[in-house]
Amino acid sequence: MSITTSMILRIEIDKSLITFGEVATAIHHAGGDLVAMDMIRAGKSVIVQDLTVQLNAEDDQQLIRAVNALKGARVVHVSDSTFLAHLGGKIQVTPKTPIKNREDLSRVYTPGVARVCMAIKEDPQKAYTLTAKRNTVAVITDGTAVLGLGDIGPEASMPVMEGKAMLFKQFADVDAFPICLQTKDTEEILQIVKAISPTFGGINLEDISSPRCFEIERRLQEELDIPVFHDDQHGTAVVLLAGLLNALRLVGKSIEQIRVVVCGIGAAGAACIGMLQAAGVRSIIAVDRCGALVPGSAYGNPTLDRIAAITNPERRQGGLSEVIGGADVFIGVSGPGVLKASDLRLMAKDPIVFAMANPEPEIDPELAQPWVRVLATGRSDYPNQINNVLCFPGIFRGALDCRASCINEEMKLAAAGAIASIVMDEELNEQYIIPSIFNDKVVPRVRDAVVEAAVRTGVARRIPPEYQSGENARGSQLLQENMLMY
Ligand SMILES: NC(=O)C1=CN([C@@H]2O[C@H](COP(=O)(O)OP(=O)(O)OC[C@H]3O[C@@H](n4cnc5c(N)ncnc54)[C@H](O)[C@@H]3O)[C@@H](O)[C@H]2O)C=CC1
Ligand SMILES: CC(=O)C(=O)O
Ligand SMILES: [Mg+2]
Repeated sequence: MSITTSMILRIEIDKSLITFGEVATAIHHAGGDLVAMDMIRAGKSVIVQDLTVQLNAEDDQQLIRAVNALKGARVVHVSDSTFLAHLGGKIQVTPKTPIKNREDLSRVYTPGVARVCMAIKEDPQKAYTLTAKRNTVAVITDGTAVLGLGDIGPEASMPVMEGKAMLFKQFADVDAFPICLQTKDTEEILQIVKAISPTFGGINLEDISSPRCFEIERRLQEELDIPVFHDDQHGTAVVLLAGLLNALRLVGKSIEQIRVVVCGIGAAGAACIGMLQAAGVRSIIAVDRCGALVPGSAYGNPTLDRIAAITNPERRQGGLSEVIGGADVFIGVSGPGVLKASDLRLMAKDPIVFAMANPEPEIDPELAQPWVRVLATGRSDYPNQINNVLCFPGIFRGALDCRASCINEEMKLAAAGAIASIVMDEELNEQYIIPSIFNDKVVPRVRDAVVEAAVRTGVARRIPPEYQSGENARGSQLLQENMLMY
C-alpha cells in the first residue's frame, strides 16, 4: 500500500500538437486523478497550466515520464502539496502583544523586565504565572524511532516534531517546541532535558527507540517535578485501550476473556501490553522479530525479557502465523506487511485488528477488510484512526491546567475511558469505534478526566477554576489537603 498525495504539475501544452483532453487521459492512465486546473499563461498556440493531481506517492516519476513522453506537452515544474506545506517549517513563535513604542519596549524588555526577573528569583514558582512555562511543552526526540521509519536522525525527525507541536496548539492550545537532539546517549539526553526543563511545564518524549526510552522516561520523571510523558508508549496505549473497549462493546466480548496478540514489542508495544493488563486482559502473546516471546527465555533485550515474563502463560512458540490462531484481537505496533490475510483467517470469530504502524500499517486495509469485523489503523485516511493524537493534547491540557507533577496510571486510564465514552451506543459500528480528533468533545473530555484523576490521586498542585466552587468544591478540598498551592 502506498500513500496518496497531491501534486501540482506545471505543464506547457502546445495546442497545435496535442489537446488538453489527451494530456488528462495520459495522466489518468499513469495513475493520477486530476482534481483541479489553473491557467497560468494562455498563448495563441502554447498554454501553461497548473494541474493538481492526486496519486500514489510512489508513482510520481512515472506520471512525469508519461506526460513528458507526449508530443507537445512538457512538465515545467512539479510541486508536491505535502512538501509545499512544509516549506520554511510548520510553526513559528508569535508575540502575544505588539511592541508599538518605547514604553511597550521598556515594559516587556529592559528595564521593566528586570523587576519581573527578580520576583521569579525570589520565588521560582512565579515562573508559572509570569512566563510561558505554564503552557509550554518540549517535544523531545533523538530521532531514533521516528514513526516506523526507524533511526533517521534528529534533522529528519523535525517535520514529525513540528507536526506534534501543531497538534498541541490547534487541539489544546498548548505551546510546544520541537527539540531534536544530536545524541543517542542516555546520560547525555538526561542531562540535556534536565538542563532545559526550567522553561517547560511538561516534557513530551517522542520517537525515542526502546529500550533506552524506558530508562530516559523513568529517570526524568523521578528527577523532575513536571510531567514527563513518552507519547509513543502511553499516548498509544491510552488510545488503543479506548478503541478496544468500544470494539469489544460492539462484538459483545468481555475484556477478561479475550486472547490478544501484540506484534512489535518496542516502546508502543510494551506500553500497550501494560495498559491491556491493567484493564483486565489475561491472555496476551507478545511477538517481535524473534517470534512469540516465551516466559523464561532470554532475548538479550531487557524489554523483551520483561514482557516475556508477564505474557504467554501457555508458552506458545513460533512466528506470528503460528500463534495468531484463535486470537480475538491483533495489535500491531511493528512495521508494514507483518500480517497476512491468511493469518486473519485463523483468528477467532469477529476478529478485531488494530494495525497501527505508521506510515504503513501491518496489513493493507483493503486486504484485511474482508476478513475482519473491526479494523483500525494509525492513519488519517481510513476509518477508526487509532493514533496518539487523540490523547496527548488533552492529557497535557489537563496536566498543565492542574499543574500535575506527573501523569500517572489513573490519569491515563481516565483518558482512555473519556475517549471511549464519546462514542454513544447508538453511534457505535464497525466503522466508528473511536472518535475523530476533529470531534470537539475529545480534548475537553480527556482534559476534564485527567484533571479529575490528578486531583483524586493527589498529584495536582493547582486548583483549576471549575474546582473552586459549586459541586466540585470537594475537589478543591482534596487539592488543598494534597497539594502545594501556588
Ligand atoms: N498509531 C499510533 O498512534 C502509533 C503508532 N506507532 C507505530 O508503531 C510502530 C512502532 O513504534 P515504536 O514502538 O515507537 O518503535 P520501536 O522501535 O520502539 O519498536 C518497534 C518494535 O517492533 C519490532 N518489529 C519491527 N518489525 C517487526 C516485524 N517485522 N515483526 C515483529 N516485530 C517487528 C521491533 O523489533 C521493535 O521491537 C511504528 O510503526 C510507529 O509508527 C507508534 C506510536 C503511536
Ligand atoms: C503516531 C506516532 O507517534 C508514531 O507513529 O510514532
Ligand atoms: Mg511517535
